[in-house]
Amino acid sequence: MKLASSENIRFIDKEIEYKHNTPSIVLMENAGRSIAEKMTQLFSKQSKICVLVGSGNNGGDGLVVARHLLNNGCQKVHVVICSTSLSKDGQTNYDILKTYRDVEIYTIKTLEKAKKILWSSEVIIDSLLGIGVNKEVTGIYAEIIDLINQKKDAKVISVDIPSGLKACGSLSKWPTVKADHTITLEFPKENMLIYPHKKVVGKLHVVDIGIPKMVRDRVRPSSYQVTANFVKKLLPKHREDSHKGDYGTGIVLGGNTNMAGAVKLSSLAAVRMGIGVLHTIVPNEIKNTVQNYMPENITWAIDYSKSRSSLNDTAKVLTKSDAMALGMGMGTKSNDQFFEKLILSYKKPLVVDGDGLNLLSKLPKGVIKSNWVLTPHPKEMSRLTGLEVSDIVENPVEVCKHYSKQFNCTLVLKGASTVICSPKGIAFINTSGNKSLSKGGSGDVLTGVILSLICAGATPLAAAISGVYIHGLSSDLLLESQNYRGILPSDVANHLPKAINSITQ
Ligand SMILES: NC(=O)C1=CN([C@@H]2O[C@H](COP(=O)(O)OP(=O)(O)OC[C@H]3O[C@@H](n4cnc5c(N)ncnc54)[C@H](OP(=O)(O)O)[C@@H]3O)[C@@H](O)[C@H]2O)[C@@H](O)CC1
Ligand SMILES: Nc1ncnc2c1ncn2[C@@H]1O[C@H](COP(=O)(O)OP(=O)(O)O)[C@@H](O)[C@H]1O
Ligand SMILES: [K+]
Repeated sequence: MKLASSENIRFIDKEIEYKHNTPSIVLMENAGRSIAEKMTQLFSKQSKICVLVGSGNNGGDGLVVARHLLNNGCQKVHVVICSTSLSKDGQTNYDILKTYRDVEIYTIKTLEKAKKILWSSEVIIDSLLGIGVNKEVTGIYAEIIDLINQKKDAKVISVDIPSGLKACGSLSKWPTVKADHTITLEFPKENMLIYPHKKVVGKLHVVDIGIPKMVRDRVRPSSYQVTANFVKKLLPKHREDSHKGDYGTGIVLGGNTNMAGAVKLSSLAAVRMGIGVLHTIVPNEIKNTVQNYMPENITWAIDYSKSRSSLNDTAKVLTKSDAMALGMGMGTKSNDQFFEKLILSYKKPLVVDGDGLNLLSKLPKGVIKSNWVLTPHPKEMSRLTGLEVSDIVENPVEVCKHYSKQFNCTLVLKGASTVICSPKGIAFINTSGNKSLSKGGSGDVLTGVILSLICAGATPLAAAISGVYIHGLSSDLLLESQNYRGILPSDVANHLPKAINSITQ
């Protein structure tokens, strides 16, 4: 699903006005009416309602909402104009609304008056600032936003976007409305789906405001939401008359003396996801435990400190493979030469995770190839890029877009909401998954899932997008019957077939 930026919305507005000869006030009317209609499902008509109106078209939408709430039978509507000026269409809607008898309109002069109205309201409709927020929120808007956020016993509904939140880009340090519901127009905006911004959005509703399909189709966003339908199309097709060769041969390479679990989890996930043949390559010390973990994989022993002989011993397997997942639980001691030689010689798609990323961070980034998938969490991303972790978590989409282009590979920036970016910097935002995944080993499962999908024929980007979604979905399905605390990464791996079924059937 397309996610819009402010520029995308401005593009739509221009197309509608100039190519389709539609005055802008028509869209404002559609918007206000659709929002008011949605609101009737969210509170009773008897509620005491306060509509806060700002200077731009978001404020104009609020004035239309107030009128349609009155038309729908709401009786206690108070409108507080929080600015000395209104937009052109906002002014027209003000002139219409003031002819209505059953509404009380105040133009805010002191905060005291606004406070009194706000304090006695059961529903607060926030139409102070929309996607046009372009500077620090200070002064009267900041004070009103603080008041809204202090009032805990009212339902706060934001029109289009919580006031103060930007549609895209880094976390703002200024006051932002914390909404219970956000009713957005036509497309979700990028930041609405991604933590930390997502926290202020509440429940997200998207309403239709009558944008013609031909205009919607012309919108070229730089980010998309990953949906089940999209993933269904990306999944490699399986045939009834298939054989194991059709689903590829993959390698999981990693592990260390005290870290056999990571490769076990990646291997389990790869097999549960349907890989044709799996080879696991690990240090000799953990070969037996990995071999005994499941009968489906073929295990090979290496010694990281002897890179030449280790690579010679596994040369045949490496050559025969279709893709490799590398780095889980590998450690970073005495294996940098092995790692470097391996990645320089391996030409097939590579999924680099965990310590593989830490080893990679010490190398020039020119070694990265366009058929690679990197799967860092913010700390690993910080090592790869030199950015502070806080800069990454406050602006994950832009950071991921920038570095996927710079590294020229598929980048999966993991977190409570994971961003996947193509080598061209197009972002795909995943919203499946839950806090049951906040456990050591969850990322190893994801790596195995992505490996398996590449081996079955998906492109590295398609495998990353669908892998992240299915991994999260598997944990969501488990959450339906269990508490998140006890859901294990291995449970998530074992549940993958159910997750695939829920998408494909
Ligand atoms: N196709 C659609 O989706 C449609 C969308 N529509 C609606 O339009 C909304 C976008 O409208 P918009 O462009 O007028 O922007 P919006 O946010 O209301 O206000 C900008 C104003 O606020 C000001 N301002 C900015 N930052 C500020 C700050 N920190 N503190 C104080 N002031 C600040 C800025 O002032 P200036 O830059 O002049 O200083 C300007 O005057 C959109 O969210 C949706 O609700 C529909 O009506 C129709 C179809
Ligand atoms: N609260 C959460 N909601 C959704 N997904 C989460 C959450 N916490 C963690 N995850 C997911 O779990 C995985 C954790 O990966 P990672 O930190 O690399 O774990 P490990 O290295 O221990 O295997 C990532 O895919 C991440 O997106
Ligand atoms: K708003």
